[in-house]
Amino acid sequence: MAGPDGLSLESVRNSLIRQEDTIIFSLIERSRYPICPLLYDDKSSLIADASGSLLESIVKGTEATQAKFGRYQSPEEHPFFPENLPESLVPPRSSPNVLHPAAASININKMIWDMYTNQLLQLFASEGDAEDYACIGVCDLQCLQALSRRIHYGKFVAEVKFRDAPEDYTQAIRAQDRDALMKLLTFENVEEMVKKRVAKKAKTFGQEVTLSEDEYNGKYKVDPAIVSRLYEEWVMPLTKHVQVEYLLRRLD
Ligand SMILES: O=C(O)C(=O)C[C@]1(C(=O)O)C=C[C@@H](O)C=C1
Repeated sequence: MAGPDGLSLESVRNSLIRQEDTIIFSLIERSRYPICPLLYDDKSSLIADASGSLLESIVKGTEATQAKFGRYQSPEEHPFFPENLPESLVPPRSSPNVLHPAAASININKMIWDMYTNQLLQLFASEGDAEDYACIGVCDLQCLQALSRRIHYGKFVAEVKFRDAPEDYTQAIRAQDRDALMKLLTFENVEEMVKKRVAKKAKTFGQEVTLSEDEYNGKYKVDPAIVSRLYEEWVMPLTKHVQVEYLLRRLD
């Protein structure tokens, strides 16, 4: 049932479903380019005097601009480089925060960055180099932000689950029992549906649209099996990790 703030299991699941579209489209965009290893190389000399990789510079610069315009005032958004971000120039949000204040201390973007740059990219981008560094870096930024938003949305999912069954969760939280929390919040049937749905969306969004009536039998822009695997091995486990971290602090 929805609380007075409109939060319900149905509403948070609908948001996760909508976010699948953003993730899949951003993967499709990134898959147009080769991996381009120089972008991720900490020691590349692509920009003089910069510390870290070119992607790091692109993300830091973009986050600084977005922070000024209030992006990180939203509890759904998490910066990859929270250190030294400028203050927001826009007034604070008036909407009440539905999450427990401890939510603000949870940011697993380092894990997401490592997973994306060291494992995911290699699965859906081809080997090779290109000089469109800015375009490719912006595609990476979009993938990273979409994945981060989805994974950290676990905080909202966990809040709803806690409100729906406070006694069950309170016991496990008081015992700080991660395994019990993981068991309580896991729905294997939902996970199966998610995997099937994202593969179907990758097929639908990733085909070449023509005016022919024939059934599509060409290549998809990103492999649907890889999108499904991305969800099974990384997106859902990390969303559950965020849920556990949030619940462990829910009674602080
Ligand atoms: O839908 C839920 O109940 C969630 O917690 C989200 C989610 C997911 O990441 O998609 C994670 C854990 C559940 O086992 C099922 C799905």
